[in-house]
Amino acid sequence: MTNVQAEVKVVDLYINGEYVKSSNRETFEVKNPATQEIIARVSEATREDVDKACRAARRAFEEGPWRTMPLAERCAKIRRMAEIIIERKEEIARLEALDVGKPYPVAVEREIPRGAHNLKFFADFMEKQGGEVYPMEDEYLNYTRYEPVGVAALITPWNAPFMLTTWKLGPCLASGNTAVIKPAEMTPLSVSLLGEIAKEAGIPDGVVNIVHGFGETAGAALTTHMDVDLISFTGETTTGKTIMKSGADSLKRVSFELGGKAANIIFEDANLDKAIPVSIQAAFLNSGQVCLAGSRILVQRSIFAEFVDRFKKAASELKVGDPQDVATNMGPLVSEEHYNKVTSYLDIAKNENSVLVYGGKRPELPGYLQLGYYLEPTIYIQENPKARIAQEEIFGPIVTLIPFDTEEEALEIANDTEYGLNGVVWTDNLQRAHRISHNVRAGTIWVNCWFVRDLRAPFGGFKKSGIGREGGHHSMEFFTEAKNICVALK
Ligand SMILES: NC(=O)C1=CN([C@@H]2O[C@H](COP(=O)(O)OP(=O)(O)OC[C@H]3O[C@@H](n4cnc5c(N)ncnc54)[C@H](O)[C@@H]3O)[C@@H](O)[C@H]2O)C=CC1
Ligand SMILES: O=C(O)/C=C/C=C(\O)C(=O)O
Repeated sequence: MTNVQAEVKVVDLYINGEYVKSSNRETFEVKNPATQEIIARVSEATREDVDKACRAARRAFEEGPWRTMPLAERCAKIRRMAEIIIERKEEIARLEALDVGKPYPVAVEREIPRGAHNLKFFADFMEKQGGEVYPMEDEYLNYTRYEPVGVAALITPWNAPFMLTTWKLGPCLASGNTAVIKPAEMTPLSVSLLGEIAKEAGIPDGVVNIVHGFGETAGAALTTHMDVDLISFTGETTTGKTIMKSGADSLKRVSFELGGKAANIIFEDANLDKAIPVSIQAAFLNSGQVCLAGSRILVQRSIFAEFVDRFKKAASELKVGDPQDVATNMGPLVSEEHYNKVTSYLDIAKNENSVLVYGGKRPELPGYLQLGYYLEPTIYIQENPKARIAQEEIFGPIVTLIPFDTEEEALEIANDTEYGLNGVVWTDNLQRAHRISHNVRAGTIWVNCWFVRDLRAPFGGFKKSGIGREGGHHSMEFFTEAKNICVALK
C-alpha cells in the first residue's frame, strides 16, 4: 500500500513567470479526501493578486513576443510542454490521486497522457489551419485571418483538474492568447505545475498565469476583470449562470461546459457482454464524478432482470480503496461537503421508494482510510423517471436503473431532463441506433461505446449543459477573432 503523502506541500500563485505568495500572505488548506490529512497550504489570491495576474497576461499579450511569434515556433513550445508532461506523468498523476482522490491508474494511464495530448493536438491543429478566400471577380480579393482574442480566464473544476485545464490551455495558447488559470480550490496541485512546465518549455513570462482561491473571491475577481476578454469555464450549471452575469458588463466571450445527467439506453438486442462493463465504467469511473457519467441507465423491460443481476455482480467486483494503490478502481468522493451532498441522495432515494440493489453505505476499509469520504458503488431501481435521483446531477457513485418498454418511451425518458451533455445507446439494430442518436437532445451520443474522444469532434452540451463547443475548429473559433481583409486588385 502506498501513501505518498510525506510533507504538507506549499502551493503558490504563478504570476508573470514566478511563483509568488499572495499579497496578504493568506493561505488555505487542501485535504486528502482518502484520509482527511492536510496535504497542502495554498496561497489564496486576493483581488490585487488576480489584478496582477491579469495585467501580466495583458502585457504579455500586447507587448510580448507570444502573439507575433511565428506559429511554428509557438507551437513547438506548446508541444514541448506536452513532452514534459509525459516525462513527469507519474509525478503529476500522484498529485491528482492525492487531492482529487482519483485512482492513480486512471490518472497515469488516462488523464495525464490526455492532458499532454490536449496540448500537442492543438499545436498540430493550429499549424494546419488556413483561412477562407473569396475573390470578387478580378476586382477585389477577400481573405480571412484568425487572430487571438486577448487574455483568457480558464476556470476549471475539481474532478479532472489537469485534463480539463490543458483542454482549454492548448487552443488558448496555440491561437496566440495569454491565460489566467483558476483551478478549483480543492484540487490545485497538478495544475500548479503548469507554471514551471510552461517556463521550461520556453513559453514567455506572463503568457501563463495561475491564481488559486475560491469562486466567490478569486473567481469573481477574474470574471469581472477588465483585462479579461474571454472566459472558458467548466463546472456546475449554477456557477455558469453566475459567471455569465459577472462577465456581462464587459461583454466577455464565454464558453461553458456544464453539468450532465446522461441516459445510457440498453435495448434488448444489445450485446450485454460489452454493455455491462462499459456501463459500469460510465456509472462509477472516478466515483461517478464525471460530467459524462451514464448515471441513468434505461433498460428494456424484457432484459431488465438479467441486466440488474449482471450489473450488480460487476459493481460488487469493483475494488474501492486507496487512490494511490494501483489495484483501486474507485476512490473517495472529493470532499466532506460533496460527500454530504451525494449521500443526501440515499435518503432522497429511500423517500422516493427507490429499490436499493447494491451499495448505499460506507465500504469496509483499512484503518488509515476510515476518515475518507467513501461510498460504495450504489445502484437503485426507480420506475419513476421524474424521481429526483433520476433527474438531478448527483455527481457520485449512485446510478439509477429505469425500465422501459418501447423505443418511444426510452426517448421520452432520455430527453426528460434539463441537461443535454451526452447520451449512450446500446443496440445491434443499425437503424434504431441512428434514430435514437438523432432524437436524443445532447451534444455527444455514443453508440455501443462510451467516452471515446476524438479531439477534432465538437464537444459540449445542449440545454443547461453548456454554451458553445470545444474541440478542433470549434475551440479555434472561440479563441480567435476572424478578420476579413478585402484588397482592391485594380
Ligand atoms: N461539461 C463538461 O465538460 C464538464 C462539466 N463538469 C461539471 O463540473 C461540476 C463539478 O465541478 P465543481 O468544481 O463542483 O464546479 P463549480 O462550478 O463549483 O466550480 C468550478 C470552478 O469554478 C470556480 N467558481 C465557482 N464559483 C465561481 C464564481 N462565482 N466566479 C468564478 N469562478 C467560480 C470554482 O472555484 C472552480 O474553479 C459538475 O456539475 C460537472 O458536471 C465537470 C467536468 C466536465
Ligand atoms: O473529454 C473531455 O473533453 C471531457 C471530459 C470530462 C471529464 O473527464 C470528466 O468530467 O471527468
